[in-house]
Amino acid sequence: MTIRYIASSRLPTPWATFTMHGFEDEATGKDHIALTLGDTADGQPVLGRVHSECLTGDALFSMRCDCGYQLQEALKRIAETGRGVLLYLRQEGRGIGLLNKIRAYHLQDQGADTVEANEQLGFSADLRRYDLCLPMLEHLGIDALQLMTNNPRKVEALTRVGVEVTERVGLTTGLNPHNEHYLSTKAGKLGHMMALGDFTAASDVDTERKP
Ligand SMILES: Nc1nc2c(ncn2[C@@H]2O[C@H](COP(=O)(O)OP(=O)(O)OP(=O)(O)O)[C@@H](O)[C@H]2O)c(=O)[nH]1
Ligand SMILES: [Zn+2]
Repeated sequence: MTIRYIASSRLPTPWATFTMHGFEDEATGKDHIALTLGDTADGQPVLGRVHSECLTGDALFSMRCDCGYQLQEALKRIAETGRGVLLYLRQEGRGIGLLNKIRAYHLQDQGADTVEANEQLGFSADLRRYDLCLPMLEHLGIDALQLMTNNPRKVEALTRVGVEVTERVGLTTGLNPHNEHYLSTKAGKLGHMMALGDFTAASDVDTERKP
């Protein structure tokens, strides 16, 4: 696997002006992004989020999952801290791709849960890879992460590929009637460390855009 750094630019957002770094995975031709804020190469652990693409949640305001809410909350917390990194990895649908995720959603509309739907389509529950994170972080001079996630398997997978995670920071936000069952399944079947009682409601998420 070869990850090639391509270019960087400013990325103003409602919460802060980040620096956006573009990378290409030469094996798959996929492009991946890192957003950084502040001095992330000073040797101290960096508040970070490793976010997997969810077009429906991140860009289309879907309430079926918690991805969009988590993305927004992570950027907000990095902005409040004044320093941090977000890796945006193009592995849609836990690695099965957008069109298969739509197939999985169709099965969920008929009663399957998120894990059963993947299995009915012939996929395992989670096909994501995290090996590209290490070269991306190395390029940015980041040695260790305080990782915002509820998924202990993500912490294990990152550790396995050589990324040091000094702390796991919970990211429980965006609970709403459409994702309650999905979030319960993630806690029950996928081992996510969260209880619905920990969540802030989607209606509490600040979507106000600041200039
Ligand atoms: N196959 C499939 N993928 C989904 C579904 N809902 C969300 N996703 C994808 O799941 C990925 C996000 O993974 P999650 O399981 O929500 O969370 P996580 O990244 O493991 O853990 P956190 O760090 O706590 O968010 C994104 O790539 C989404 O596109 C679904 O029902 N089926
Ligand atoms: Zn999602």
